[in-house]
Amino acid sequence: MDQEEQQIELARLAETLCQVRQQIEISEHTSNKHRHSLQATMKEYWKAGGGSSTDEAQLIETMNRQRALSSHVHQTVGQLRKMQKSPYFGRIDFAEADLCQAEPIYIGIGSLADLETGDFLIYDWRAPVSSMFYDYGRGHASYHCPAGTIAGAIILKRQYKIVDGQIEYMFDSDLKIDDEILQQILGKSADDKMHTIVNSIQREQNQIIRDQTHKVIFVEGPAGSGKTSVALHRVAFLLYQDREKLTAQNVLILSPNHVFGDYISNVLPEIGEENVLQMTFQDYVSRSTAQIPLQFETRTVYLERMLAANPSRKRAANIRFKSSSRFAQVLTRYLEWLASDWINEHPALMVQGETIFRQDEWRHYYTGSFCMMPPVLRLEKIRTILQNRMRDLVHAIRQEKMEKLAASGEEVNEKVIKALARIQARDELRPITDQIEQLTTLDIVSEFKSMFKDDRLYLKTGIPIPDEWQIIKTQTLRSICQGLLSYEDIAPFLYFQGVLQGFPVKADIKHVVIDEAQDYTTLHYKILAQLFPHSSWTVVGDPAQLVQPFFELASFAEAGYILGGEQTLLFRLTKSYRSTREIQAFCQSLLPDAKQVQSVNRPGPLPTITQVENPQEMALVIAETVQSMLDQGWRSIGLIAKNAAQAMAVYLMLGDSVRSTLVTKEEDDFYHGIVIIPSYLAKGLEFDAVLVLNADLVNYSHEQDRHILYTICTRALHRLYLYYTDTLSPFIAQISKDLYQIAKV
Ligand SMILES: Nc1ncnc2c1ncn2[C@@H]1O[C@H](COP(=O)(O)OP(=O)(O)OP(=O)(O)O)[C@@H](O)[C@H]1O
Repeated sequence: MDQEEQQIELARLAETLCQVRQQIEISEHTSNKHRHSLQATMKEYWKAGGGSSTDEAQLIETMNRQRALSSHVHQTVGQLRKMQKSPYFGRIDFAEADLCQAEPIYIGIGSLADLETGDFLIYDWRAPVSSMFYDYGRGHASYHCPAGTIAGAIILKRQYKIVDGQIEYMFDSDLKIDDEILQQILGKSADDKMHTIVNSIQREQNQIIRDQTHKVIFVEGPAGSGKTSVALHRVAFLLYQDREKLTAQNVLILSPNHVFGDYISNVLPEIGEENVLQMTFQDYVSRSTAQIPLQFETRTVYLERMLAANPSRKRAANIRFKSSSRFAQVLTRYLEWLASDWINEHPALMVQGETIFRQDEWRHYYTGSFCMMPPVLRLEKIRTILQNRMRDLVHAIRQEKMEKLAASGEEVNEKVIKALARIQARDELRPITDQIEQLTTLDIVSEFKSMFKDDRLYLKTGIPIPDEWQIIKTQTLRSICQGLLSYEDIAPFLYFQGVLQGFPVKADIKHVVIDEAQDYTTLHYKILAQLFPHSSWTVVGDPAQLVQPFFELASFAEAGYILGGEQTLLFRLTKSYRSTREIQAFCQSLLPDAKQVQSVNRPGPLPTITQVENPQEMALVIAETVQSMLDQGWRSIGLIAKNAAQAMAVYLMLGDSVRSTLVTKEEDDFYHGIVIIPSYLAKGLEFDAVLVLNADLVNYSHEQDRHILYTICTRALHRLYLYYTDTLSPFIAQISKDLYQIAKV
């Protein structure tokens, strides 16, 4: 770029910043005005206390409007302040096919129009025209907008790094945002929170972010391929596209735990959007089971049990079965039976030799008139009908009792006679009232339990009994009889409860993001589809990162179908961005059937494996490595153990030699610096350096451990160290020795 061109760019930046400053002033002035009006209305509201309810309602309505306006302007000011530091990061000069003049299009985190002319000085990265920045180099290009497809040519493509209003660098590039830039972005030390990738979104990622034609987008990609980043940027895109209909309150992120939720909480605010709602599946479990007289095993307790050495094989069989789509199928069939033919077992109801409810009436109401309601509500309706039919009968019996009591002459007080007649009639009718109560009550816990008694689940569905059924039913019944519902039974129970009682539908949620999709089973997806029936979905995951032992994950194609039927797009990302070339090659080799993954080709040292004599020596070596990492300028260091018990042991062993934070609870925040953390809480996160604790035969030898080891190692951006005593994990021992180096103690 020549001197003259550089001067033009500097002048353009100065002009843009001047506009930004002016607009900040105007917006602040407006913001003050809104604040004062709001304060005035509030004063009026308090003064008018006791006035008519119409006035009060009017004032509340005014305050709400003023509050909304004020918060909108506040958000605008926040966005402009960000733009004051870095107004744009890209430019394309685009000439439409039938126009000879190319128009420069500057691209930033938000749009900015000239106050006088109304011309766009900056285009929001989500604007249709901006998509060309991510999709094309110089040459032919096109973009879609409401008017159709606009084609033409990109004459110039320029990228900038502007920090605190100063250009740090700018250069022209022929290609898409290429590896050199990525290497620079990714070579830096990780921050305490995840960041936006808005200035280097890749073409394959851009396609996912901007898709508007599918109800469900399912993204599968290797570790570090940007799945979480893409999902969050897609949310920002959808919020921009559909501002009228979609707000942050209509979008929900289902994250694996609060540690992860905290880690990603910066991305949307960084690009000027409000944070959307966040929930974990555990939150839903807690809310739905408050009234259920059972204790629900938490995910952490399950993980700690099954990640320990020698987990119970019987329990493993139970987990495999309950998480399978085979079980989802038989459970669904059983629920269909409960909602239909189950009622055929209900008898006719007789009182004093007279039929008050014929047997066919059960079916008539249950599967006919009330069939649109969940079974529990249908039975409540039938109970009301029965109570109405009983009313005349109860009245007649009371009358008869009163007459008898009066005739006997034992009692003369009319009030007492009435009360006695009521009691006698109630006692006489108790068998039938009890029967009605029992026949019109569906107790969720005992119905759930009874599926596992006497092979009922299979007898009623006609599906062949599986091999391990004896173990499975004994495991289930024993646990429920002890008042505990095992973790693997929670999703089946919630689905069972939801179908029978009705799901607490969240109609205002219009888009749901599911991260770590490999954690969910078929039944989880069936529950989610019921909870959010008006939602579109972005679901991202990596089957290779399955860290829940013995769980059978739902196939993404099946899950997509449950959520969106035919309107589902399954997308595969193929490039990984997080780790250095060497770490990525090492991690890929841990998976025998790994798909080919491209990398950014960022070089770094080979992963280092160290054998130590005992845990004490491991603590000493770790302390030295951590210090050396800090000396080299790496700021985030993850010491990752298989489970929380091991993380705690290392934490205690390290004592004061390393100033670290132990993170072992799902509700914890994400801490920056040196973190000791179990595998299942580390997934989704990333660290400059990862130290894998106890990478030995005891911890990592079963097939399921392979995925845990892979997940842990893929958390590393720049440095990877593995420690073991006795025998190295066979998953590492089997890979090429060229992929790592061995350190001597
Ligand atoms: N286009 C991009 N430009 C720059 N950095 C990127 C890009 N895409 C992804 N990254 C970076 O790569 C890292 C991994 O991204 P992210 O966590 O979104 O991947 P993921 O696929 O969800 O990973 P995992 O499945 O391993 O948790 C992050 O540091 C992210 O900022």
